[in-house]
Amino acid sequence: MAVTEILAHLTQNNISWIVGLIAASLIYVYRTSRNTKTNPDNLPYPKGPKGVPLLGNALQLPAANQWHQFSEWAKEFGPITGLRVLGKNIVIVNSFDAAAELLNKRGAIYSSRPDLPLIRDYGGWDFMLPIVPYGDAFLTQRRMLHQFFNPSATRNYHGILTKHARSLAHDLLTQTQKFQSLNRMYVGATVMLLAYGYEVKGENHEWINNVENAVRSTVVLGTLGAHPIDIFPILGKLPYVLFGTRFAKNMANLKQAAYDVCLSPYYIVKEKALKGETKPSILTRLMEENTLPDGDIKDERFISAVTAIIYIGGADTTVAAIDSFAIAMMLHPDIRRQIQKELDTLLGGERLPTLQDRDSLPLLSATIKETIRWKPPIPLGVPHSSTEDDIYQGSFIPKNTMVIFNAWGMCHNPQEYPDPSVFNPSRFLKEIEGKVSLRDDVCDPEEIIFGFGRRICPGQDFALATVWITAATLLSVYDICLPLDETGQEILPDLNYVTATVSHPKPFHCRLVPRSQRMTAKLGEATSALADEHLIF
Ligand code: HEM
Repeated sequence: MAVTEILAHLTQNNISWIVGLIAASLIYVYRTSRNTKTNPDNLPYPKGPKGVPLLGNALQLPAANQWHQFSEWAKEFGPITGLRVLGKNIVIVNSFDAAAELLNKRGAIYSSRPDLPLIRDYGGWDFMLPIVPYGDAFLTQRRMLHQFFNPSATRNYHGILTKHARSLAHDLLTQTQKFQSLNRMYVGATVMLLAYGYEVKGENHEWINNVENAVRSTVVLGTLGAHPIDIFPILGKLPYVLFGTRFAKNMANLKQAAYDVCLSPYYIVKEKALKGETKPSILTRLMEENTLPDGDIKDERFISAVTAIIYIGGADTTVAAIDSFAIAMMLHPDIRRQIQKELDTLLGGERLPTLQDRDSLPLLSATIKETIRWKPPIPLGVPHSSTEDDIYQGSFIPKNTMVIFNAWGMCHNPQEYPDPSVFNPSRFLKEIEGKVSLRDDVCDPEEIIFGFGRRICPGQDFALATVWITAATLLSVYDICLPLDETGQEILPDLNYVTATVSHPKPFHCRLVPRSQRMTAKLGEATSALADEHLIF
């Protein structure tokens, strides 16, 4: 999106800046001519910062952490901000009410995705639901995901989630330095087991590595939508080396990664399933349901896509939320102790928590809400695209506008969340006659950070259950403390997260201090007792 990236693409290989600027002008004219002219009342475009000719607001967009700038503009321009970048219309939605009105209520026209021909058509990633435009492929994949991740289906996975949370806590007894990598491994292991019936036993699993490589192969291409091929799709027919040898290599990697992550595991599991050598999984269930009388499988491409996206969409985000929870606990020992008191009162030091305890532990639930509000894993969500012209509060939003919701901005709105940068779970709690419970008059960040409307995250119940049981289990067993340096001083984590689409803490360590021998002994018993029969598809 940043024009500097577009120009960088254009100017690599010694093409001069002048040529770059001519190309930018052409892009502008092309895009402007594509914008619809169906604004009979000549209503204004949503207010926004004044840009410059041709480039529009491109030079005003920071390269990183754009949500801060968007939130500043929101103070001046209100709930929605209109931008133009090389003639492309972009509307930033800053308030929850505007998002609820446009993306939820008017979901029929705000549920597509911006065109990304580079990755989708030329890179072989047409299967990836978060970039699939509204239409049959979208609806079929959403239906498939809903079948396995609706709230009632998600309860079938509580057993395995609990088991993996306990295994994580158990492994940390001896590998306390590996909090982040073990967290990533167990989140990955859960989704691989559900999606493919595949057991991930170590931190270096080939399939998980393939997904990590795949995600990296999209990231090295720069901001999605910024490449000249995204702007003039016809350019994708040219030899890629014209854009530089590195780019040609990146495109080859991108295609290979798409295969490794989507079709390769599908074919492996299919072959094993035909020989009766697999565990039941979402993939085997979808294959059974779609087997035709002649033995062929209908919608194979969609089935392979859906199973691939469970890891791609679900792992990184959930890992980031759990990491942020651990950081919050290290920084706020007072809050950690209060949650442990709540846990101990319920569990009596006699048993480990389960997901059935959720309603009985309001402070823990409030702390998880506060964690995802404080550090939303996808600060700018995933952009939507409008498929019809629309009017909002007197402003005209043309068809094909990219609509970005500023989840971070909504979660840091001081009207809704006073002192938004302060980590304060009690903002979600009330106490009546000594009984503490969750407030229902404060906007629930769960309604923001998973997106909106027909594109809302299909895995949200599953993600929240994963974060909750991991947090509850870890705090039952450990004090999560700041690590100490050689002189005994506490080492603070860096709170400037690294953000591609997902926002992650930088590498950090925590000091896990077991709370009682009794509870750690329970971990050992529990990990062997809870078996995989809990998985029902
Ligand atoms: C804390 C964890 C998670 C967060 C914060 C998160 C957040 C999001 C957000 C913001 C979107 C875009 C919504 C929109 O466009 O309005 C999204 C989409 C998506 N998420 Fe999640 N997600 C999480 C976990 C998961 C899990 C566990 C799965 C696995 C099933 C998943 C699968 C997806 C898919 C497939 C999409 C694309 C939906 C579409 O384009 O129609 N996510 N997620």
